[in-house]
Amino acid sequence: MSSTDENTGVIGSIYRFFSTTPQIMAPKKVTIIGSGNWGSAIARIVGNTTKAYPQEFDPEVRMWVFEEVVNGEKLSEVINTRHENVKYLPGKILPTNVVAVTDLVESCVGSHLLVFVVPHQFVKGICEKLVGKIPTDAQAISLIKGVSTEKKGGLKLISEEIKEILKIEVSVLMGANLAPEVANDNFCEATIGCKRKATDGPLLKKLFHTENFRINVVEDAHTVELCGALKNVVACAAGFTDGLGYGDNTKAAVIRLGLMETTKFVEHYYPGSNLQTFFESCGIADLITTCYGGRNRKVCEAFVKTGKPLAEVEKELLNGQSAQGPLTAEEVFLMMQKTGLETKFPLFTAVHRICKGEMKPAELVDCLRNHPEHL
Ligand SMILES: NC(=O)C1=CN([C@@H]2O[C@H](COP(=O)(O)OP(=O)(O)OC[C@H]3O[C@@H](n4cnc5c(N)ncnc54)[C@H](O)[C@@H]3O)[C@@H](O)[C@H]2O)C=CC1
Ligand SMILES: O=C(CO)COP(=O)(O)O
Repeated sequence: MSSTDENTGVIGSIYRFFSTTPQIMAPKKVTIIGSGNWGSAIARIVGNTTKAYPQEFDPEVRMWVFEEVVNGEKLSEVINTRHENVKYLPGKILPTNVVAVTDLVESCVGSHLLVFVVPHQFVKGICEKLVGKIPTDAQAISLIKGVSTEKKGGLKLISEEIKEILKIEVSVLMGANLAPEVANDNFCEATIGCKRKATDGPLLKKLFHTENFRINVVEDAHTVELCGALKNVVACAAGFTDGLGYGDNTKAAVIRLGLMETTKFVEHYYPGSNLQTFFESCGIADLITTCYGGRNRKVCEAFVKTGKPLAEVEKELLNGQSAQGPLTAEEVFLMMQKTGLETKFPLFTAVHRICKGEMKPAELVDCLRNHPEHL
C-alpha cells in the first residue's frame, strides 16, 4: 500500500482503523538493535515474551549484530546455528526465534518496536542509517546508559537523540541489571520510563516483564534515563576507592554523594522531577549493583592498581565490551563546564579529571571533603 493510499479516501479510513484499533492490531515485529553483553541477555527475555504473547508480538525477533569473526567463525552465523553469542554472552543459549541479522536496515524493516541496546557512542550513526527505513508509526525503547556525545556542552538524552533523528516515540528501560546475572535468570527488577504510560506502557511491560525480571513503569522517563547514565560515573569513583583500598565506609560515602549529585543534576536540567523515581530500580538499586558488580567499577579499580591507561585496561578486562562511565563523565563535565557547575558536582568533576589523567585517583577524597553536601 502506497503512503498516499494510507492517508486518503476509503482505503485511508480502513488503514487508519486497522492500524490504530488495539484489539485487532497485527502482532508487532520486534528488532533488537545491539547484541553485546546486555543486548544478548535481553534477547533471551524478549525471545521468550514474544513467543508467550502471539496476539501482541510476532515471534520472530531480529537482532542486529555488528558482524565480527570470532575464532574463525562469523558471529552472526554462530548465533543463528548454535544460538549462543560466544563472545558477548558465552555459555547462555539464546531462544531459537532470535535471529541474527548483520544488515542494519534489513534487521529493522517492518519492525514497529525497536529495542536500542548498543554502547551509547554508536547510536547517532545507527539512527542516521535508519532514516526513512522504518514504519512511521514505529516506537523505540532505549536500554542504553549514557548521554549523547553529539551536543558537546549541552544535555541531550539518548532517547532525545533517537527521537530527533527517527521522529518516533522513545521510552527507556534502566535498572539494577548486570547482564550476566540477568542471563542467569536471577531475580531482579527494572524500571521503564514511558511518557505515554497509559497507551504504551502495558505493551512495553509485556515485552520485558517475567517471573525474574520484574518491571515497573513510570512516566518520569528523563529521570529514569539520567539515573542509568550517571550511575556509571559514580561507579568509576567507586572503582577508584576500591583500587585505593579505602574500604566500604568510603565507598558508601562516594555512593551517597554520587546519588546526591545525580538528584541535583536531574533537578538542574529537569526541574520538578519526581523524587520517587530515585527509589526505583533505575535509581538506588542500579547504583548499588554497579558500584559493587559492574564493569566500570572493575575497570577503574584496575586502572588505579595497574597504573595502565584506562583504554588499555578496558581492552584487557572487557574483551570488546564497553565501560560507558569515562565517556559519560566527559560528556557531563563538558555540560557542567559550559554552565560553570563544576564546583556543585565535585564527584562527577573529579571522575572526569582522573579518567583524563588530570588528577591522581588519591586526590578524589580531597575533592569530597568540602562537598556541597557538607557545607
Ligand atoms: N552489560 C551490562 O551489564 C549492561 C549494559 N547496559 C547498557 O547497555 C548498552 C549496551 O551495552 P552492552 O550490550 O553490554 O554492550 P557491550 O558493552 O558488550 O559492547 C559490545 C557491543 O558493542 C558493539 N560494537 C562494537 N563496535 C561497534 C560499532 N562500531 N558500531 C556498533 N556496535 C559496535 C559490539 O558488536 C557488541 O555488540 C550500554 O549503554 C550499557 O551501559 C545496561 C544494563 C546492563
Ligand atoms: O548497567 C549495568 C548494571 O545495571 C552494568 O553496569 P556496567 O556497565 O558498569 O557493567
